[in-house]
Amino acid sequence: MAFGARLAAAMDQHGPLCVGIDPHPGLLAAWGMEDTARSLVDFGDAVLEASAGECAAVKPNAAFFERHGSAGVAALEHVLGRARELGILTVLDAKRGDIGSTMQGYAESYLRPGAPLEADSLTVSPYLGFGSLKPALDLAQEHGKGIFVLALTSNPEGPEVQHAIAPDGRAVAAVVAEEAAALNNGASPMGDVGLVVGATVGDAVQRLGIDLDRVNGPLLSPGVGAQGAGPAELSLVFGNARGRVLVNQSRGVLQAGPTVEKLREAVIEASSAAKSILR
Ligand SMILES: O=C(O)c1cc(=O)[nH]c(=O)n1[C@@H]1O[C@H](COP(=O)(O)O)[C@@H](O)[C@H]1O
Repeated sequence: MAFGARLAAAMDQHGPLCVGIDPHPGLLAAWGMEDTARSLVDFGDAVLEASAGECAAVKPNAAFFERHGSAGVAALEHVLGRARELGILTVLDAKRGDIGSTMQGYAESYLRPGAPLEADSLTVSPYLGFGSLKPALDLAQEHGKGIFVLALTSNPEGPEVQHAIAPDGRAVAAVVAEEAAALNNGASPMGDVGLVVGATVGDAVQRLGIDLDRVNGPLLSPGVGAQGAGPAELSLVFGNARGRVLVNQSRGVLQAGPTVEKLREAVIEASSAAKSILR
């Protein structure tokens, strides 16, 4: 089944929350864990157990695993595999982007069924040109996987690139959104090409003339919780596209650990808050 359909079904069943699996060194310390690759496995297992059945997806961030070299990458492999066993969709947050032929390598690494680091979807960066993403977009479509393209990121530095005006007068983020819309055109219930739009971007969507509803794909929104955004910000950013928003929370939930019980309470709270805003 196509990724857009699988994600829509998961969102219908479990709500719009995506739980980030971001084992920051500070969180490991707060959880009473050593900063080792072994801890990443335990951390990931705890988050998955706490999240099962209460979120549409989980988003492991590769950065916090790669810190530990090959053992950390093995821990990431474990987390992705365990999520698959539990039937939880994965967004691998690796923000990859390169020239097309190298992009093919990244696509094979994360989207090819049977690859050690296989995920259901991948975050990618379009700043080598949207067309450079084609190998990943093609492989994703072939195998029912999804792609989340950075459009308006949650960090304060994003606008210097994303709000810049392209030669044809459109903002860079608007170009990215329109490319995604073209690929998702006609898909039902939604397409496989998502955008990343931070909940912290204020009125940028309107100001840049972006029609998120027309994108017809999932909208991954980080920025809620630790980065300061809440219900009012989500409503402002997404308006009538809110039904396709997958709202990510990492630290906001993870700080409730280390017990699975407390984590689960935090997941349920974040999930019901997200449901009440986005439904
Ligand atoms: O692609 C992402 O997930 C992402 C894009 C973005 O614009 N901003 C952003 O914070 N993220 C990621 O979302 C997560 C946010 O974490 P918290 O701020 O702890 O909820 C981190 O894994 C970030 O790398």
